[in-house]
Amino acid sequence: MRETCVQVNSLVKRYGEFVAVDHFSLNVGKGEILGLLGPNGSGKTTTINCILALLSYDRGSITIFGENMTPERYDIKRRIGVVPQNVAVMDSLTVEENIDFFCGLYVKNRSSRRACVRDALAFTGLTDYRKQKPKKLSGGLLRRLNIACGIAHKPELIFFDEPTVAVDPQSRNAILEGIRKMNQNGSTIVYTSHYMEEVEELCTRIVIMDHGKGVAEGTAASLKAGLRNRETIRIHMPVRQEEVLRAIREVNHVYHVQAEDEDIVIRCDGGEHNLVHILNVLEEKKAVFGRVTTELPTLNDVFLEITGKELRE
Ligand SMILES: Nc1ncnc2c1ncn2[C@@H]1O[C@H](COP(=O)(O)OP(=O)(O)OP(=O)(O)O)[C@@H](O)[C@H]1O
Repeated sequence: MRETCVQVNSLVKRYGEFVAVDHFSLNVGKGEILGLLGPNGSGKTTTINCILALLSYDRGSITIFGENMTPERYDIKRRIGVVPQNVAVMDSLTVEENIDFFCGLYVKNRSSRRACVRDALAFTGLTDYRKQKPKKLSGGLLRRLNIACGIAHKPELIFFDEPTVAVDPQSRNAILEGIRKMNQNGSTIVYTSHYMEEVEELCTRIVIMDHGKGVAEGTAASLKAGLRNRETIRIHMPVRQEEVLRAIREVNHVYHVQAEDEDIVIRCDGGEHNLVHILNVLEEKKAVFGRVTTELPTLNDVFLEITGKELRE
């Protein structure tokens, strides 16, 4: 069995009457990229902040590297990197000075720190920008600076809280690739996001949260294997014909047909030639339709089957 890095047992965090985290448990093994996936407001950031002892909590217990985490445990903190959701850098310092400042909280030796800063600049592709002030950076570069500040001290365990929100695709890919490399270099990663594609692409294991609770856990493949949904077919059909929908509902393996804007969405629970059978129905009924797409189950389907609502925004 893997060595445990983070253990959260039945965590409860209330804001007044409101329960933001509701008996949530989590186990992060050494070497994992653990994805914490959930819609906005599901309690991901609150959970991370409780783990990091940035927030007090009402019930439950949390250990990191087998030890109780408290605000004063600098010995644990120096082994952890945090890349917060909101960019937290100092405008008056250059890129390089910012990284040096945050790294200096944990690495006191000057020459070791210089090497750490140099590595973090190279790692995040910011070497050419090292003399610039944050205000001059694009959104994507600023996010990369946020990451460089969080990881320069070469932590064993790194928390990324939605690091790709509002970044351009190029920076997003660079960020995901960087996280993969950090993991290959030995860091354990906890990655929170509401982007299911990202989590699926990056994470070795996924925990899904909703309303402060853990609702599912597993690899992307194991989560999807338990689904009734095997295929989703989407057909652009601005003029809806009830007779056509009725006929589609009769097709073998079709278990759910629903209108979404100008599309109809058809869910199938098996079968190999669902699209062919459905297109035959459309032809038979002389239906007017446009673009047709078919997709295999996604984490959105997992979320939908468990909670009855879409994870997708
Ligand atoms: N300081 C606070 N006071 C009151 N309610 C709060 C506070 N911070 C968070 N909440 C509420 O707790 C719930 C969980 O918030 P949290 O930020 O942990 O969710 P999240 O899953 O990280 O969402 P997001 O993806 O938007 O960051 C939300 O309903 C939020 O409004």
